[in-house]
Amino acid sequence: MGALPVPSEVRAILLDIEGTTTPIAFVQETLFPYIKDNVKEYLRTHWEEEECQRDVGLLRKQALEDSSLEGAVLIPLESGSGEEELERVIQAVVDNVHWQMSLDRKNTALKQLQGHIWRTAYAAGHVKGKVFEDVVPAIRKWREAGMKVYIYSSGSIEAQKLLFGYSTEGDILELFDGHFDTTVGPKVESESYRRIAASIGCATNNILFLTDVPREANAAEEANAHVAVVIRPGNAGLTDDEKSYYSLISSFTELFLPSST
Ligand SMILES: CSCCC(=O)C(=O)COP(=O)(O)O
Ligand SMILES: [Mg+2]
Repeated sequence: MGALPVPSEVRAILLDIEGTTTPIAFVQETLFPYIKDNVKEYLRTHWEEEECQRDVGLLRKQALEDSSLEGAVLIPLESGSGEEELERVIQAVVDNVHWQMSLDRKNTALKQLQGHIWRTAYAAGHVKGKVFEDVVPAIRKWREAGMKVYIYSSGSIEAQKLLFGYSTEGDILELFDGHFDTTVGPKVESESYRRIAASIGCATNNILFLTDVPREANAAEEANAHVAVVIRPGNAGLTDDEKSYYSLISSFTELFLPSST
């Protein structure tokens, strides 16, 4: 590792969150346990709301698609009224969410609900989004040099905005030109990166994608985007082949823009 020159055709830097801007430990030890501990209460409180019913509808559909997987939990429709029936359906949603989270699944249905549950935690100041200390100064420099900066995470756009809007560095949402989540497609599919480029209004080779996950880097590269794999404390180890194949950085300060060299 060391200085990594950014190719001169790059106009936009696309950032993953978990393992790239933010420690995996914050997601696994703070954000995810909050969901596990609060999902039942959240569903009881918000059940009648349209947004909550939309989230449950998406989870129910996802559960049907997952029904052949080991341990999958179906979510029944409410048949009739009454406290007991409501509790039965809510318990199925809770079990489904716990099962999906035990596998760290990244589908839109799970991620939308998670984003809505975190709202209260951030707004009440119980949780602050953690970012590595090099992130904010580096992004400010990139922006001064004319670079556009976007986020692409499996976390929903609302969850992304909460994390950066209520971060340990304050509200840093102004640092980003836009946000993408799994509604544009999974991060391990190259088509997602073509859609992102189209949405930004540039070619895929105008994008540099930073991520901790080689499968995501591979998908972006297949779409002709530039990639670098980020090594942060607590990230999964890379194989020797991955280490020699990908450009690696351990801090955003290692990126050198053409104007800063
Ligand atoms: C931004 S919300 C918390 C992160 C999350 O739910 C997640 O799945 C992170 O995935 P990423 O694509 O940022 O590695
Ligand atoms: Mg990641």
